[in-house]
Amino acid sequence: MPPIQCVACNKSRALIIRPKNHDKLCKQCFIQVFEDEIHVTITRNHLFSPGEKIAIGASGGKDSTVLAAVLKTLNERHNYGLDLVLLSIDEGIKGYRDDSLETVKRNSKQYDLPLEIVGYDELYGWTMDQVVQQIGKKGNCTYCGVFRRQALDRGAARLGIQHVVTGHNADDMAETVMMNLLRGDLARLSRATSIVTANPASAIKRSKPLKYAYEKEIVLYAHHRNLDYFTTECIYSPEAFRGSARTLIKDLERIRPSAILDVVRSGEDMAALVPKEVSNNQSISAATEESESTGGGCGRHGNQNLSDEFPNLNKQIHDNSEAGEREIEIKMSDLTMPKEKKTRRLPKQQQLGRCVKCGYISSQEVCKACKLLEGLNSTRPKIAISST
Ligand SMILES: Nc1ncnc2c1ncn2[C@@H]1O[C@H](COP(=O)(O)OP(=O)(O)OP(=O)(O)O)[C@@H](O)[C@H]1O
Repeated sequence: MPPIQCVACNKSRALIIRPKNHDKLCKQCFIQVFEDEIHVTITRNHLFSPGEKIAIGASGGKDSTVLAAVLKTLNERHNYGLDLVLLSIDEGIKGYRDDSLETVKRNSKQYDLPLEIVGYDELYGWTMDQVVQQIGKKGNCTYCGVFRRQALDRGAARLGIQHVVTGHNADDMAETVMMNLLRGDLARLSRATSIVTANPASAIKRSKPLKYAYEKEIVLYAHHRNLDYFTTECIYSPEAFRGSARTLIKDLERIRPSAILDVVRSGEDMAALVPKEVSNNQSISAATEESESTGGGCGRHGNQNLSDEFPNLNKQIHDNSEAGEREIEIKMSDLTMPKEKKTRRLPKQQQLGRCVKCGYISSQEVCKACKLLEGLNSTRPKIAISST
């Protein structure tokens, strides 16, 4: 059988079947098409302006490594005029983050981009290893997510940067749409689908240039460009419900490759129908909760109703984790519940302010991170240097 030709250039031999649409492409054309599509996402959504300083949330994983490589390439090719910096958060997870940070350090040299590392240890006085030692593995993602959102903001502020980009991809987006749909959570659905999250009260804007890029294509791109990235999963990340949503999306993708983008687009369309009272509330949450309940194992398991009190909070996190594991159960009583009982009340309109403890944007007097820290610190033995 003669070799199949690339459908884009009609010259070279096709080596890649694009996961997104099954087009047969040569290596060069695949790389070009992948980069062009991200360029289109950036320009259509007016993500950047000339001279802007951008912090790339760099975890060392495939998504953020590809994001950094593509942004560097497009910035030079299309003269975006961006000042790019890698920003890494060191959560303090031995055997995971310390290794992935080594990858980011190499990336910094390979792409000739400056790197800033901000640690939970210096910001909060706790590493995630210590948090897990204290509270156990269940619910630890909630702490990590809340801390990371603030850490990215604080890292960016330290660098005088007002725009952070993250490597959330189309699969992450589709999973999140599906999860919020299954939970009936319109507020989060709307927040999760937007490519940019910004709030007038917050100086830091977030965006996701890889929002329409398939995970499989990100891996192919990284492979064909020989990018140096880290593949190990976080040693503390369980999340049963997201795992189920992921499996569902992957199964759909197998039958119909466009399913991922279809779910993302449907999420966008549904988000546009969300009533104003709800979406006004979301814009506030977006500033405080960020990561848009989106993508990738962390920062997206945020508990919506963190209680003021640590014991309650801790219990709630544990209960929710356990509930998450039971989420496949379908009870007949749920199905036969009278209509009025099922009606959701709209969330109360929140007022944005600043945390009285740390000054971070918060709709509460004390922000989520400080509440979590209060609880953690109250369990820590007081150490004092003896005067004798
Ligand atoms: N420790 C970190 N430091 C800086 N940015 C991070 C960190 N962890 C996550 N991010 C940002 O959030 C995005 C989504 O993170 P997530 O944990 O979902 O990882 P992921 O989907 O495996 O992405 P990646 O492949 O980049 O690790 C990442 O692509 C990255 O931009």
